[in-house]
Amino acid sequence: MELEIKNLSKTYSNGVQALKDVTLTIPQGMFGLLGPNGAGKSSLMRTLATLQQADSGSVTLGEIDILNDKSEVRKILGYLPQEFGVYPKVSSYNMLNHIASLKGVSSKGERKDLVESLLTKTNLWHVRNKSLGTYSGGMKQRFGIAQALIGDPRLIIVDEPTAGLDPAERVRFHNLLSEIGENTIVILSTHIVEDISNLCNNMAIICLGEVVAKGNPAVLTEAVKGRVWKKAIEKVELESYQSGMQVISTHLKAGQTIIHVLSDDKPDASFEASPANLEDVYFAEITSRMETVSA
Ligand SMILES: Nc1ncnc2c1ncn2[C@@H]1O[C@H](COP(=O)(O)OP(=O)(O)OP(=O)(O)O)[C@@H](O)[C@H]1O
Repeated sequence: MELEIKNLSKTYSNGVQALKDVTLTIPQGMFGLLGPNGAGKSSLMRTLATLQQADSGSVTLGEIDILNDKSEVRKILGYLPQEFGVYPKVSSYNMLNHIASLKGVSSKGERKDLVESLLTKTNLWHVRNKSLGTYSGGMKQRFGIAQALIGDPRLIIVDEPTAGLDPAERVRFHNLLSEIGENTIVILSTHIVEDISNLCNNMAIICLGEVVAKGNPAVLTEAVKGRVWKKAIEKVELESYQSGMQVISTHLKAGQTIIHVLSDDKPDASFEASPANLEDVYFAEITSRMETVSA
């Protein structure tokens, strides 16, 4: 079953057009939604999660009309928002038990089995009786996933889940998401390119409310292969390079400024070929668009 988003648009009352004619087909598995701050990722996520209205367009998941059958959507949806508040004094066991009860798991025995399996799956069993307020960032995110999984959802939305997690927690969280993505649609919204290349078979890049690229990360990367060139420059030279060629990104490496340039041919002998990666695709798509806005 696929999630079909067609011509979705949204303008807030302050005039900001957060979504412009967004059309995407999202199959089962992990789908990455990548974009800079303010791109419209959360606006899209909140719309899919029935938390806000779109102005126009349609979204369907099989028979379900996501924009209009709100109660149906909530039965099949698991949502981990960007800001996930927890009740600090309640234990994860009691909280999951409570949420399961609210979501309609009325049998006590069934609830016990469900809560125990979720705590095991998210690796929180050993801290099940500790209050949520004492959890680390990673534990809180895993608890967020545990609550999102209640009700056996077919669509799971996670909004920037790894911000603030240390590397070990991030890996653990990724493994958990991949496992879930084996038989569900999981939409992962992030501005961390590496998260997408590590996890997702399908993705879209969104910028200023528009989908600017979509497809398989490896295929998208293939399209810039052989066209990325790099060079170490002095920081003061950056502006002149930017005015003369398409500088897609600037990195500081061991005190040096390294630029990546997109060009069909080697810009000059001082540049060397750089192996293309998803970050190059991302910057190639967003840099010129963002410059137009900030100019
Ligand atoms: N409730 C709102 N009212 C007015 N403008 C809003 C509202 N929510 C978001 N925006 C604006 O809409 C645009 C898209 O915001 P959104 O939060 O969807 O982006 P995002 O890609 O999730 O960004 P971030 O990564 O920073 O969370 C931004 O310009 C933002 O300022």
